[in-house]
Parts: sequence; C-alpha cells; structure tokens
Amino acid sequence: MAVSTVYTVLSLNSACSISKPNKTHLGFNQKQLVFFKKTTTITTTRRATTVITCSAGDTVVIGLAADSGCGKSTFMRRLTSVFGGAAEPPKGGNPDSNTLISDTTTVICLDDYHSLDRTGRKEKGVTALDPRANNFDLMYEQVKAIKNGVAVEKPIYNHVTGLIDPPELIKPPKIFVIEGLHPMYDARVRELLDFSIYLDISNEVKFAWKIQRDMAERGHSLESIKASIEARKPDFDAYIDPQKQYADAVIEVLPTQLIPDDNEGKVLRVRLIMKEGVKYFNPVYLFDEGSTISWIPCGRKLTCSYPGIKFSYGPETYFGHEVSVLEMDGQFDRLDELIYVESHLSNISTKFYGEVTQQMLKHADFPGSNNGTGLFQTIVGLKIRDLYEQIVASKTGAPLEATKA
Ligand SMILES: Nc1ncnc2c1ncn2[C@@H]1O[C@H](COP(=O)(O)OP(=O)(O)OP(=O)(O)O)[C@@H](O)[C@H]1O
Ligand SMILES: O=C(CO)[C@H](O)[C@H](O)COP(=O)(O)O
Repeated sequence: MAVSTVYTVLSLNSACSISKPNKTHLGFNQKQLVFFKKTTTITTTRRATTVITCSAGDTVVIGLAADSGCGKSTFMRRLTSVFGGAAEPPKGGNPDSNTLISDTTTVICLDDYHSLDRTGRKEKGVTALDPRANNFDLMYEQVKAIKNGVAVEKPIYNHVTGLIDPPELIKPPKIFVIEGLHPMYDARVRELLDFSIYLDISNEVKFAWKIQRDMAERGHSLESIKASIEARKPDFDAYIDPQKQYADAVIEVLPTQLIPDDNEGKVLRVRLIMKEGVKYFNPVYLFDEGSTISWIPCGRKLTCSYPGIKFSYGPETYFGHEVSVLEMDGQFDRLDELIYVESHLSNISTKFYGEVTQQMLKHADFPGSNNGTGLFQTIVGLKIRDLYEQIVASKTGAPLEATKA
C-alpha cells in the first residue's frame, strides 16, 4: 500500500526531470515547498512511486562575515576576479540592489534579510546587528533552496531609502557567496556553508578605516564616527564577533608590532588563521609545513623601507581548534617583488607561477594591496577556487586540473 505523505513543491526547476509518470500527474502546486536531493522518491496515494531526478544541488556556498566597513566588498572584488569576468548588479533590476553577479559567482548581501527597516529598528530601539532585526528563517530557506538548485525571490534592503524593496530573482550560480553581518550566526545557515571566512578587524584599525572612508569620503564628523562605533559595539560583541569561532579561515587585522606604540593604523599586522581538517582546504604554509618560522625577507630580493616586513608561520589553537597561522607585519614597497615572497609559500592553489603576484598587481589600486590584507584575501580567493573545483570534481568524478602550488 502506498504511504500517504504529502510533499509540496516550491519550484520544479529545469534541472529536475520526472521519470514517471508524466508531469501532468504530479499534482503538486509550484508555489509549495520541498527541496529535492539528487534523487527524491515521492510516494503518493494517487499513484505508485514517482521518481524525480535532479542535477540540482551543485552550488557551492561560501559565507563571508564582517562588520560594516571592514573590507567585505574589496574582498569580494578580489574573489570574483580570480574567476575572471566582471561582477555586476542584476541587469535591468533595482538600481539599489546589493547583489553582484558574474559568470561563476553570485554575491548576495545578508542585509537583504533585515526584517525591520530603518524606521522599524529606530522604533523598536534595535540595531541591524541584533538578530531580532533579521529574518533567519527566510535566510535559511533561501540559501538552502539555492544550494539545491532552486531559484528564489530574495528581498532587497535598500540602503539609500532604508526601506525593504520588492524582491529580486536569484538563480543558483556555481558559487554563491553570502556576505554580511550574520552568515554564521544561525546554525541552520552555518550548516549549509561549504566554506566560511571571518574578517576580524581590530577596533583600532576599524576606527582608522572608518575615519578614512566616512570622514574623508562621506563628510561625517570624528565625533559621529566614534559615536556610531560605540553604539554598535555591544551588539557587535554579542552577535557578530562570536561567529569567528566557526570560520574555516579568519583574516585578523591588527596594528603593527614593528613600530613601538603605533596608533596611526597605517602599517598593519595581518594574520591568516586557517582551520586544520577542513574538507577540500589545505592550509597555506611557509617553508616547512607544521614548523614554526619567523622570516624577515627584506634584503637583496625584496625592497623594504621602514619599518620593514616580517612573516611568521606556525601551528596554534584557536577557539579549541587546531589551526595554522601565517602572519605578515609591514608593507610592500614594490608589488612586483611580491613574487619573491610568493615563491616561498606553498599550498597557495595557484594555477601558474606568479598568479598571486599577478592578481595583486592587477588590483594594485584596491585598499590593502601593499599589505597582508590584500595578500591574504587574494590567497583565500585562490583557495576558494580550488575548493570549488575539488567539490565539482568529487561530484562528477572528473579528474582535477593540477594546481602548481
Ligand atoms: N585592506 C584595507 N586596507 C585599508 N583600508 C581598507 C581595507 N579594506 C577596506 N578598507 C577601508 O574600508 C572601507 C570599506 O571597505 P569595503 O567597502 O570593502 O567594506 P565593506 O565591509 O564592504 O563595507 P560596507 O559593509 O559598509 O559596505 C574602504 O573604503 C577603505 O577605506
Ligand atoms: O551594519 C550594516 C550592514 O551593512 C548596516 O548598518 C545595516 O545594514 C543598516 O543599514 P543602513 O544604515 O543603511 O540603514
């Protein structure tokens, strides 16, 4: 006897084919909800077994968490560049869309899941960082749908008006990046991520960057910048910062240790913290995997002016996890000489000698291109490409094109 289970269907996308009986007998409402695995067996009272085969579910999902103004957009530009092609807002859509689409990647901003608009937050006295101002149920349903190859109608939070605009259609890409305040906050969303990154910008540096952007470029006063950072801090500490414990890679940005008592925030010490044991992710290393290394590369092959450059590498523990940490303190004088540093790094997932240097030179005008922020963002971009290629190869059984390093 057939089991009487009611399944509902949100979207039978083109990647799914119905083996039997024919489509007309399915009797599901397109707007109802179920997400198919590769092969879903549906048993209904009306008919015998119906098998739906989907090639859906090949989207790789990447989470990028950071506070506002901490370099997410810059990182995304570096990442999409690794895959080639330009990332643009959806064509013919809302001009205030926060989404960026390229051939390979779709980057959505999780601000689009704000459940309270600017006025609503003001009335309720909550910040956008507060989970109560965000719709995690919808975020989970939609990220899950995309991962399973099903297009969604995602809301848009309009940063110009502060209102929630009518939704935009997001189709499943090869790589789906969810960037914003809370990609790893909700355990259900976290589970959907194939790889996660946290940009951990120390307060001193965040303040220096905010001043640079909001004071120099947006005309805000020093007092208002200080006040805005202070107002966000309790919720940042409560809801955003704790996500770093879940990240597979953390890029930590700190003031330099090369200049005693530096408070300018111009020279940076940047640490790339890479979790061990993450599937499809082999941490980068310097000279000798697992050893503890300190390296000052300034000399015949690398030009360094004051205060110089210092690299460190070694194993550490981070929130109870074993990690490898690669650190760069200082900044490059000549980007073309970066090839010297690149040639001493291993597991960087390049496809040809000098690819990191080439990427850095290509975007020399991006913030952080002369220091560890740009270098490590570029390397993480290459690692994501590698991870994506490994996941695809594991699904199709196709041999992987070899990476050089
Ligand atoms: N690596 C860096 N080095 C120096 N300054 C940086 C760096 N990354 C970002 N900034 C500064 O921070 C500003 C914000 O960067 P970006 O737009 O990438 O951040 P964001 O997290 O996407 O911001 P928002 O969420 O507010 O849109 C830049 O205009 C620049 O002033
Ligand atoms: O933390 C933020 C993430 O970008 C913003 O402050 C939040 O999205 C609210 O935006 P707005 O200030 O434009 O209303």
